[in-house]
Amino acid sequence: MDRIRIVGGHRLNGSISISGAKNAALPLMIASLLTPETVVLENTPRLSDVRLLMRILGNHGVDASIDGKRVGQTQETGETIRLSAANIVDTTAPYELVSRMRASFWVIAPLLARMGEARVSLPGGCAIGTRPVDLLIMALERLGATIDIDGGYAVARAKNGLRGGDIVFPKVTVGGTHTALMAAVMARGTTVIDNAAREPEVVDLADCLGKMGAKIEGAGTSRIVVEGVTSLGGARHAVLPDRIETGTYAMAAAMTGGDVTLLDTRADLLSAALDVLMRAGAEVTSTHNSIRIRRGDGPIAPVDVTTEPYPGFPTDLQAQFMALMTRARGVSHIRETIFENRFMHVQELARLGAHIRLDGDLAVVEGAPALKGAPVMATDLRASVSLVIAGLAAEGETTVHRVYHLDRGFEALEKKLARCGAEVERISGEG
Ligand SMILES: CC(=O)N[C@H]1[C@@H](OP(=O)(O)OP(=O)(O)OC[C@H]2O[C@@H](n3ccc(=O)[nH]c3=O)[C@H](O)[C@@H]2O)O[C@H](CO)[C@@H](O)[C@@H]1O
Ligand SMILES: C=C(OP(=O)(O)O)C(=O)O
Repeated sequence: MDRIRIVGGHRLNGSISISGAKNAALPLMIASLLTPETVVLENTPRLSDVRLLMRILGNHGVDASIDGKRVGQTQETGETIRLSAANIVDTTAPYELVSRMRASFWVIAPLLARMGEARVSLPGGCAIGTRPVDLLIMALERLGATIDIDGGYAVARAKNGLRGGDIVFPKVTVGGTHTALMAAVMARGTTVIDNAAREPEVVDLADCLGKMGAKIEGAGTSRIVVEGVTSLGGARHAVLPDRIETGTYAMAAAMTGGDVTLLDTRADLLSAALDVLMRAGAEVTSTHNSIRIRRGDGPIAPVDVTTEPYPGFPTDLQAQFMALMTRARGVSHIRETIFENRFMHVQELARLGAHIRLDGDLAVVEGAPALKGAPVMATDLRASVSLVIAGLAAEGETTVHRVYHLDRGFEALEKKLARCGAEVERISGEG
């Protein structure tokens, strides 16, 4: 198992290219099941989740290949993938695959829409919480599917096809909105999705579905209206920039008192997080496709945040922000409202000398003037990168074990950081 070794204390200076968003690429790839024609996705991040999803889709009969062509004006990251679901050979998504990546549960919607049936393993919980799918199932039932739970699988049928319906989500769910959209685009009649997730990744999916011939209005608002069409065609689409990767490097820059320009990204994708960073003492300026983050020798100010659905402060940046707050001059309060167990990084940050007290969904962080390097264990994707951020500012050496969590969601992390002056390397093999 690889690990990452960091020698802290170097300011980050330079520029970093932001990759395409994992959380947009995955639903976009799954949407390729809706058409027998080819869907071409540019700017897809090179991540283990993307590779795994290619295998999962391959299991259904999707011909998935990588062009090898590099995209973007400035970056050497990202790749173009081609997905062709001309023949769907299997409508079962087995436990072994779905349990390794929960987004793969979403295949249930396009399989139902196109084949009238799907048998998909329930994803179960994960390190950050229970991750239920009851609302996804409710949405499919509203569109006429019958769903039985049998042997740990959701067995879904819509023999006469899906029909439009009204879906009202009692809470904002990104996965639920992706699922509802993919089911509704080929349902007979009109579907109205109320209290829809407004995340940019939902908009990206709707944009790509639109290019495939779907009729969708209101993506990016709380009410999405879909007019079903009989079939969809192929499309070419560039995956939107990763707002979580953007925010992560922005926090790393602020943490080290550095000056970093983030390229191929957009400030409007993460206004809430950038606002919080400014309140913490960072200077943030942006152009239409770049963001510059600077913090000199001034102190990091404590800022209270609560995670919320978009456009609020994202749960996927909570751990990284907590790392930053461990060096703040004062006490900050971080409330996690999306996942009940997304504080796995707290114990590991404590190993670096952080003072954090947990009280239910609230973390009280008492900033310390210095952190000290130590070996730490990655527990999930965003928790892992919070340890990297802390390690960049800690005195001495920090080794982050179980780096495979990071590889799920951060393309070329150590290279991007090293180019900005960080002393960071990946060590392959056991340790
Ligand atoms: C709203 C939100 O911030 N969603 C995040 C969530 O998306 P993801 O799609 O994984 O999760 P959801 O948005 O569906 O979950 C939002 C909330 O709804 C609950 N829920 C969800 C589905 C369901 O059937 N029943 C149910 O009760 C969840 O437990 C959670 O409390 O995790 C992703 C990975 O970290 C993030 O990128 C998303 O930003
Ligand atoms: C937790 C994440 O991913 P997943 O929903 O695939 O677990 C994430 O993107 O932060």
